[in-house]
Amino acid sequence: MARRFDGDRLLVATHNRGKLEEIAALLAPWGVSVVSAGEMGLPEPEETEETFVGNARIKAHAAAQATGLPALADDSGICVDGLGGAPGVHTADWAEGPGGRDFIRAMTRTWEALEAAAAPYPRRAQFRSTLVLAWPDGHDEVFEGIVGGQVVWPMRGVQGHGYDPMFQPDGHDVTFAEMPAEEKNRISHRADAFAKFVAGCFA
Ligand SMILES: O=c1nc[nH]c2c1ncn2[C@H]1C[C@H](O)[C@@H](COP(=O)(O)OP(=O)(O)OP(=O)(O)O)O1
Ligand SMILES: [Mg+2]
Repeated sequence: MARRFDGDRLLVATHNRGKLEEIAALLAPWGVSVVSAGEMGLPEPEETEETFVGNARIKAHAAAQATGLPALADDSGICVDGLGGAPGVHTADWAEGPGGRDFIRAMTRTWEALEAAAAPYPRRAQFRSTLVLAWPDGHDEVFEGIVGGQVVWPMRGVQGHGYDPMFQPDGHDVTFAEMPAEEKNRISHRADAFAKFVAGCFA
């Protein structure tokens, strides 16, 4: 069943520009353009849940209620096996400090935690993305994506965003930050989640 969004423009409940660019690229082939909560001047709700789906629900429902439009949120993060799954839902928090978010700081913290936790630093990790599509009537749909890989140190590459320079996906010898955006968008956690979203919404 084809399902269309208002004017083929989907409200994406994010304030993260790197994420938004990826989402725009992942939806463009389906004729859907995006407008972000940031662009619409919507506030950034506090992410108080301890799960990806819980925080994605907070963001998606806040935007849907504020606008009366369906809204899609992505809550995501990197889960490092050697850290018991941390930073996980706190992935963005690990970038916070004086002067705001700094992902060099976040990646350094992650590596130092791994060094402190265990030798020889088991490097298995997963990037996860949970999408929630919230409707103004209060119901929602959930789609989850994952990509396995390992954390690498020192960080490598300058493309992408967030923790991309320290994550090397399985089957590749380059990090997300060393890949063209098109390649990351074929294999990433977000690509996996959006494949399910598209199948659920447009198939
Ligand atoms: O593909 C990715 N490549 C690198 N890093 C990534 C990726 N995907 C998520 N991440 C990291 C950075 C982000 O800051 C955090 C998610 O936190 P999360 O709360 O979902 O997003 P956010 O606060 O940056 O934007 P917003 O909540 O407005 O959508 O995980
Ligand atoms: Mg956030």
